[in-house]
Amino acid sequence: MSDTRLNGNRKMSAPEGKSPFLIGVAGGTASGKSTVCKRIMEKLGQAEIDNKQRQVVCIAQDSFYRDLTPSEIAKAAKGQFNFDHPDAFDETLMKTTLNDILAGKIVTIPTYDYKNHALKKNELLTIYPADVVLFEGILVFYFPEVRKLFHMKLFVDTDSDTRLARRVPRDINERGRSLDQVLNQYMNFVKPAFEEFCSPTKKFADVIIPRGADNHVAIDLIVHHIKDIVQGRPRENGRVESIERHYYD
Ligand SMILES: Nc1ncnc2c1ncn2[C@@H]1O[C@H](COP(=O)(O)OP(=O)(O)O)[C@@H](O)[C@H]1O
Ligand SMILES: O=c1ccn([C@@H]2O[C@H](COP(=O)(O)O)[C@@H](O)[C@H]2O)c(=O)[nH]1
Repeated sequence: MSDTRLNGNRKMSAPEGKSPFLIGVAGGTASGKSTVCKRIMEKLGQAEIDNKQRQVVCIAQDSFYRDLTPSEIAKAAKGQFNFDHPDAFDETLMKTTLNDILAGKIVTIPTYDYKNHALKKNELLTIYPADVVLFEGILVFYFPEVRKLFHMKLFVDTDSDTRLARRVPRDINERGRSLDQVLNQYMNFVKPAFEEFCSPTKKFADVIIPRGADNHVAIDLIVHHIKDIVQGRPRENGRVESIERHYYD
C-alpha cells in the first residue's frame, strides 16, 4: 500500500534537473508568513527532516536584501532606511536564484542578520532540489518577473493591529530593537510601504489566508492541494508518477 503523505522516508534529495512546484507566500510584516510555511511543512511531514533530504523547503525573501552603500548603512543604523521599499531588494538575484531552483539546480543563499541589517555571507544555506519550494516575503508578488515564476500564490491576510502587536515584541526580542525604533520605523516606512507596495499585490493571490496560521481550514485545504498536484505531476518523461513511488524505500 502506498502512503499518500509526503514524508521523510526517502534516502536522497530529489535528482538535479527536477523542477519543483514553486509557491509564493506574501503578506504584510508579521502577518504569519513564516508560521504558515512552517505549518505547511509540518503537515507535509517535513518539519524534522534534514535539509538535504527535504522534499519541501522554505526560502525567505530577506535573503535577497541587497548590499547597502556606506551612507545607507549609516541611515539603517539610525532607523532611516526603508527596508520595505522594493528598491531594498536585489531583484536580479532573486530571479536568477528562483530560475536556478526551477531548473533543478542546487543553490546557496545567505541568511539575513536583522541586528546588523546585512546578509550573513559566511552562513550560506544550501537548497537542494525539492518537490515543493515555498518562497515567503513581504514583496514576493511585487516584481512581475518573479511573480510569474510561481505555480501557486498565497497571501497571508492578518489585520494590521494584530501585525503591529506581533512585530513589536518580535523586533525587540529577536531583532535587537527598542520600542521607539520599532514604532518609528513602522510609522515612517513599514505602514506606508505596506499600503503602497504589498497590499496591492493581494490581487495576484490564488488563495488569501485570513488570520494566517490560525486558519487551520485554509492551511489543510492548501496542503491537500499541494499533495494532489505534486503527486500527480507529469515527470520529465511524460509519465505521471507519485512521489512515494519515485522516492520511498
Ligand atoms: N497565529 C498566531 N498566533 C500568535 N502569534 C503568532 C501567530 N502567527 C505568528 N505569530 C507570531 O508573530 C510573529 C510574526 O510571525 P511570523 O510568522 O514570523 O510572521 P512573518 O513571517 O509574516 O513576518 C512571530 O513572533 C510569531 O511567533
Ligand atoms: O534590516 C532589516 C531588514 C528588514 N526589516 C524589516 O523586516 C520586515 C520583513 O520581514 P517580516 O519577517 O516579513 O516581518 C520588513 O517589514 C522590514 O521593515 C528590518 O526591520 N530591518
